[in-house]
Amino acid sequence: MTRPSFKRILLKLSGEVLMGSGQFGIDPETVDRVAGEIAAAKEAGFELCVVVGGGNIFRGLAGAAKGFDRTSADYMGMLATVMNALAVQNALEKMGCDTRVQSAIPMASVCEPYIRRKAVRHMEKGRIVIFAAGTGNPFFTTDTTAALRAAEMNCDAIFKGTSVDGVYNADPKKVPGATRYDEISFDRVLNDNLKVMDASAIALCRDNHIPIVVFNIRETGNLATVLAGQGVATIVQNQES
Ligand SMILES: Nc1ncnc2c1ncn2[C@@H]1O[C@H](COP(=O)(O)OP(=O)(O)OP(=O)(O)O)[C@@H](O)[C@H]1O
Ligand SMILES: O=c1ccn([C@@H]2O[C@H](COP(=O)(O)O)[C@@H](O)[C@H]2O)c(=O)[nH]1
Repeated sequence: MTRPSFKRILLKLSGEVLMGSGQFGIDPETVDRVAGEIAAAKEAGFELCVVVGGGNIFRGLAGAAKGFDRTSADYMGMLATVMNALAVQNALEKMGCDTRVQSAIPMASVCEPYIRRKAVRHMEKGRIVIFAAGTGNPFFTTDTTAALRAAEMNCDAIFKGTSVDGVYNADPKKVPGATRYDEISFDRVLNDNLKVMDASAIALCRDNHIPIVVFNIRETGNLATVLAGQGVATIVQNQES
């Protein structure tokens, strides 16, 4: 199946992917490889902004399950995304890309605060804007952040680069016979309670007509392939054809 091609893209970069083959933290080689693919996409003419997850370092729900207060755990998760954002920025700048990190939790000595109009201006000037600290609010995720920022930045689509190659009828890491969709509607993802992204992110994208392409970013070269509308991925959109 060929998918449409899009021009202004929000890339949701899984935190978990940044740990490479490790079990925790940031693997510099993986960050460099992913940054190289982002730089190449920029060079190819795509307008890009990035939301980085934090699952390689800390997830609020996991922290709460171990006894942390949920809101504190979520703030810890958001701070984890700032570390990832700085790592990606560093790798991109080594490659000569002009970037800005904007954090939803202001930390003036580290990066810019999130200011939508400034972010738009950065993109107009050809900079890659990396959004850190999620929405700045506990009880959300970076998937919802991606949906929110994509709407705010007028993006044509979200590309969710993760560790699975699309949306399945059940979690493929838990159900070996699960089958992958080439395309699926937002409503079906919600009705079937498919967990590849959280429901608030799906609903926000549905209501703002922002398609989501879910693809495996662990596979080298895959970002260019899926941006070209090719390769293995699932597109989530309003209508199933
Ligand atoms: N129906 C489904 N189809 C595909 N993946 C699913 C499904 N249900 C659950 N998943 C799981 O969703 C995960 C991807 O989303 P998740 O939010 O956990 O991570 P992420 O956003 O990629 O990264 P992180 O939270 O580390 O930043 C996959 O690893 C997969 O196991
Ligand atoms: O708006 C947000 C975004 C994220 N969080 C917390 O950060 C972690 C890491 O994000 P992932 O999306 O899981 O990669 C998340 O588990 C939340 O605890 C948040 O509170 N608000």
